[in-house]
Formats: sequence, C-alpha cells, structure tokens
Amino acid sequence: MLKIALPNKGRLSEEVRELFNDAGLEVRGRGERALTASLGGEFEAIFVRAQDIPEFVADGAAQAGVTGWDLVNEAGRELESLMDLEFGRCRLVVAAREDSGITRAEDVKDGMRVASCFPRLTQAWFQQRGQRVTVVPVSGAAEIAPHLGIADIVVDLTSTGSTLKMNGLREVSTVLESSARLVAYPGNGAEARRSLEELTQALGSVLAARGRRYLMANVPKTSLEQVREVLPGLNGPTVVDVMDGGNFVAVHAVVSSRTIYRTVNALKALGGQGILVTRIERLMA
Ligand SMILES: Nc1ncnc2c1ncn2[C@@H]1O[C@H](COP(=O)(O)OP(=O)(O)OP(=O)(O)O)[C@@H](O)[C@H]1O
Ligand SMILES: O=P(O)(O)OC[C@H]1O[C@H](OP(=O)(O)OP(=O)(O)O)[C@H](O)[C@@H]1O
Ligand SMILES: [Mg+2]
Repeated sequence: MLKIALPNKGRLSEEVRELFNDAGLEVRGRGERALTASLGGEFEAIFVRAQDIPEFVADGAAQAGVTGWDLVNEAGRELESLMDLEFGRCRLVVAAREDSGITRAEDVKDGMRVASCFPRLTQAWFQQRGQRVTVVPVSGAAEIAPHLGIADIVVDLTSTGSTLKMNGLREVSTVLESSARLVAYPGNGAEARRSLEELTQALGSVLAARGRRYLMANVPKTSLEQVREVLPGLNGPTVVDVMDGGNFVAVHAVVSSRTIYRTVNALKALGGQGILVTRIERLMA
C-alpha cells in the first residue's frame, strides 16, 4: 500500500477530496474523524494537518502528499514536486498598516518586527534583500499583530485580499505564489514511482478536463472549412456521416470552456444544428 498524506481539514481538504474522487480514487469509508481511508487501487489516504504534510512525506512516512506550495517551501525539506494541482491559489505577501507610511518593501527599516506563520520564508526573504528584521513567529491570525503592537508588519497569505483590508493592512510586496501541489518522497523505489506516475496522470487528466467541453453539432458539408477554423479541437474536429443527413455531417471536438459561448454562436452562424455541449470527466492527451 502506498500512503498519500492529504489535508484533514482547512482550505484544501474539500478540493483535494473532489479531485481524487473525479480521478476514480474515492475516499471510502471515512468517518468525520477517521485518520486513514482506502482510496482504492494501491493507495491509502492518511489525513493530517496540511502543515505537517511536507515533513511526513520528506521522512518517507507517506510516499506522497498534497499540500500548499507555501508550506512545502516553509518546511525547507527535500521533496519531489510531481504536479501543480491549480487550486488553493494564494500569495504570501508582506503587508503593513495603512497608516504606517510603508508602501514598498524598501520602506521596511532594519530592526522592524515581522509577525508570520512562515518564519523561515520571512527570514530568508528579508535576508536575501539585505534587510535585518526580527521575525515574530505566530501560529495564526498574524493580521492582528500590528494592531496589538506585537509587530510592525506581517507576512501572511492572501487570495481575495479581504482579510488584509478588514484589518486595515496594505499589501506591500509578494514573497511567494502558491497553489496546491502533489509532492513525493525522494527515496521512493521504482515500483512506488511507477504507481505515483499513474496517479499523477490520472489527476492531470481530471485537471485537463475541467477547462474543456465536448461539443457536437451537425453542420452543412459546404461550411466544413470554416467550421475547422471555429473548432480546432485537439487535432481538428472529428467528422462523422449522419444517416440520411443529406447535406449535413456531424462534427465533434474538444473545446475550451472559456470560449464556448462564442464557439456555439459561430457554429450557428455557419448553419450548425443540434448543437450539444457536455462536460468531460477526464482527458488524456
Ligand atoms: N485565502 C486562501 N486562499 C487560497 N488558498 C489558501 C488561503 N489560505 C490558505 N490557503 C492554502 O491552504 C493551505 C492550508 O491552509 P489552512 O488555512 O487550511 O490550514 P492551516 O491554517 O495551516 O491549518 P489549520 O486549519 O489546521 O490550523 C495554505 O498553506 C495555503 O496553501
Ligand atoms: O485574502 P483572503 O481571501 O481574505 O484570505 C486570506 C486569509 O485566508 C487564510 O486564513 P484562513 O481563512 O485559512 O483561516 P486560518 O487563519 O484559520 O487559517 C490566510 O491566513 C488569511 O488570513
Ligand atoms: Mg489558514
């Protein structure tokens, strides 16, 4: 059995579970507080805090894991990064009180105190810039520190920016961009690597499918050349005969979901009929 460490709660846990489900690795038989669950196949999920996952995987207690890229960097352990999972997007930023007069990283003076749940990354970032700050490690709610006089500035995660705003803080600089990652133990043997390669492909096929739709339409044969321009598909559209279709043929293609509205209108303008758009579960190139 290969152990995959997954976040037990918090920001990433629901989306991780959904991704694995969509890849056919359903988290089975997990009660609210269960610490492990079978994922089907040769995988077993172990549910731990997102923060602990880099350590567990780096130690080989789990052969792979999913956690934030921010936490992987903060841990500073050697890990193989197998795939960016594209959700959990956020940034680790330097922020200061609106009324502090600090608007750029250069305004941070030597000796200032910086509250952060990411003390290692914070220390390293300022050090690299030649700024000598004192890091005040906290385990959460760093945004309150400047108001309590515990620190002058903070280094914290943000995505929508509403927490910073609510706390009267202004973003000054970005330390790191993050999203959820699939990481692996560097000491895995050949067999584990093969299984993890299959896992990576399965998860990748779900991610690839999410931004795409499968489109079918009947179009006049005479407009096929123009249809090709509208429907590039992966390797150009598949063209299928329609029984008793007269002048019409069916075209099938995988298209971007972002442009589907325009694509459908363009097909209609070319005489397309019976247009059907469906979701794709998985897509392997
Ligand atoms: N606002 C956000 N938007 C998007 N992703 C985020 C956001 N905040 C955190 N994340 C991502 O989710 C990861 C886990 O954060 P989360 O808040 O769930 O856990 P935690 O606060 O470290 O743990 P716990 O809830 O157990 O104390 C972060 O390391 C980051 O990668
Ligand atoms: O830019 P925003 O969209 O406002 O998000 C930023 C907030 O999200 C995270 O906290 P979270 O909500 O995970 O709570 P936590 O402090 O309990 O981890 C992060 O620590 C910020 O406080
Ligand atoms: Mg959090």
